[in-house]
Amino acid sequence: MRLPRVPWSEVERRARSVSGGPVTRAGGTDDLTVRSLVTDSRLVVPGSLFACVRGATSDGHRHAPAAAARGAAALLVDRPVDTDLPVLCVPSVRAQLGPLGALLAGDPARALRLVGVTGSNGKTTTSALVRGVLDADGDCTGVVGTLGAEVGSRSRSTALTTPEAPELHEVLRWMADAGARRAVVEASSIALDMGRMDGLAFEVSVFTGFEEDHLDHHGTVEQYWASKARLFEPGRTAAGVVVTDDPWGRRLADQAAVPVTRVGSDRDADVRVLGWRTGSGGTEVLLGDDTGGHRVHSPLVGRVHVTNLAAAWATGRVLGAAPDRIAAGLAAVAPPRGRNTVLGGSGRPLVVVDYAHTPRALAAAVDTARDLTGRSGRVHLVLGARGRRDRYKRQGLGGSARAADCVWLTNEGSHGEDPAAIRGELRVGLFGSPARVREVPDRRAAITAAVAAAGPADVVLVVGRGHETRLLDTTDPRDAVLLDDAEVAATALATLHAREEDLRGRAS
Ligand SMILES: CC(=O)N[C@H]1[C@@H](OP(=O)(O)OP(=O)(O)OC[C@H]2O[C@@H](n3ccc(=O)[nH]c3=O)[C@H](O)[C@@H]2O)O[C@H](CO)[C@@H](O)[C@@H]1O[C@H](C)C(=O)N[C@@H](C)C(=O)N[C@H](CCC(=O)O)C(=O)O
Ligand SMILES: Nc1ncnc2c1ncn2[C@@H]1O[C@H](COP(=O)(O)OP(=O)(O)OP(=O)(O)O)[C@@H](O)[C@H]1O
Repeated sequence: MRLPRVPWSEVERRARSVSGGPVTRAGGTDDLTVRSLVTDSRLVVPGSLFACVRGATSDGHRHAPAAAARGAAALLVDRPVDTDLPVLCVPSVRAQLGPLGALLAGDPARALRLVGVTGSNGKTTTSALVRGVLDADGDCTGVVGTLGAEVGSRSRSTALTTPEAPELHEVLRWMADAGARRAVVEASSIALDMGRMDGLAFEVSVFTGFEEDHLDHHGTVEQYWASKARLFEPGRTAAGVVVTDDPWGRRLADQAAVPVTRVGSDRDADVRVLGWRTGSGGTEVLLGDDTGGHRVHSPLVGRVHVTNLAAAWATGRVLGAAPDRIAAGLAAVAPPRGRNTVLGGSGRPLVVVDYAHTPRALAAAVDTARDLTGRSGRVHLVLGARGRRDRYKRQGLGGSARAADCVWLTNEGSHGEDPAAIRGELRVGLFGSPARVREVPDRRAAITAAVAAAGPADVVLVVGRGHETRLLDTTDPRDAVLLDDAEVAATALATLHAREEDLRGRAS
């Protein structure tokens, strides 16, 4: 993807147009051009404009020499630096990342109709569903979120669920160049809080539901909720689709200053869930809206997807898609990687690999696993918790685990914390529970042991980071081991099958 070369004078003009204070330019002739906005000196390429961002652990200004050594053409700063490079000094570098990121990516958002998706759980799934609906309605649609970015059959990795603004605009440029006319953007609360999406205008924004999360960053539940509510401010979005099955959603729908389509089981919902059922073959939802009743099928497994499907339906309707196109789109969306991935069966235990990492999501996942046993088998839960994050959730996760029959406590990447202490905090929530608790620190061994211990009617539920369990048991990122839980589970099932075949062979 070739990014445009932008004249230095144009960069200065855009910076002045959005700056709330003085902008000073030093150096740089009128024929100077720059061709990408980069916030990490280690990613600078010749011709880049390096943005010196002050962060919580480092200050980009200190990395200006490294950026210059890698061929940066100019610097964007908000305090003086000693350099021979052309410099643009603004009141806040972070505030310029969106406007200048857009400029240096050729303002791709001007060519795309945007949908934003936020919520404590369900962002990735609902984003995939909305994309499926819009693709089925004939509009090539890109999606960017925790799983990276996709458009058509192409994909690319991204650094964060919602990338920093320069990367986000480059991803939107990549989508537009690939023929996309729409894009679905997962909007994390942290990204909204840090302004990564400032300057983007969304046709519709979706709120999937709320449960306290990321309090390490936001401090309080109110602050966390307020960051998500920012996505629904006029000027940032034209319309909202809000799941109102929880009080935080109802509060958002009540206070939003843009038109809101309410979704859920409430009698006053605009898109109302009239009934549903879910099982290993997928989920069926009966919805009622102003066009009547609609039966929607999806391969997604689990009751949590009922409102995700209803929200995606509502989003399609707000954007003018016909009911039959929406239903076809929803039926075609496979579970995103690591979310309710179902393996096994046919005489072997079912294994469900899921990304549940909050107490409410885990409770729902265990409930779904119980349903999948046909209420006759046992639920084995493989559970860990990531180190250095959201310690307050661990007791709650242990509490949700009480509904399982056997809990296999394991590591999910301690990031320098004591793994045994993490498992101990999970165990607190399990105190007094009838569930049998086993500790198997090695994650691969824990998944394998749970599959080996499971009977043919049992379900093994493996939760955590789904497709990307990063086992970082030191503070050095180079020591991280990336584990795909589904791959480990598939190997364990194959071993089980081979052993059964061997036993059958000996018995005959
Ligand atoms: C809390 C948070 O979001 N932190 C982000 C923030 O880090 P920071 O402010 O500490 O930055 P820093 O490390 O001090 O570095 C300051 C600047 O110096 C630059 N730098 C640093 C080192 C160097 O050698 N050269 C260099 O230029 C950095 O690129 C940065 O621009 O800026 C960094 C650079 O852009 C991000 O990588 C970092 O995300 C960290 C890795 C992170 O884990 N973020 C998570 C919490 C996050 O954003 N998660 C959300 C939600 C996910 C969910 O819903 O589950 C997401 O959207 O992914
Ligand atoms: N609407 C929902 N309500 C509660 N739990 C949900 C919902 N949708 C999905 N889940 C559960 O939460 C897990 C994570 O869902 P998903 O990855 O779609 O959203 P997310 O956590 O918001 O995305 P991410 O954090 O990756 O950006 C799923 O694997 C499922 O167990």
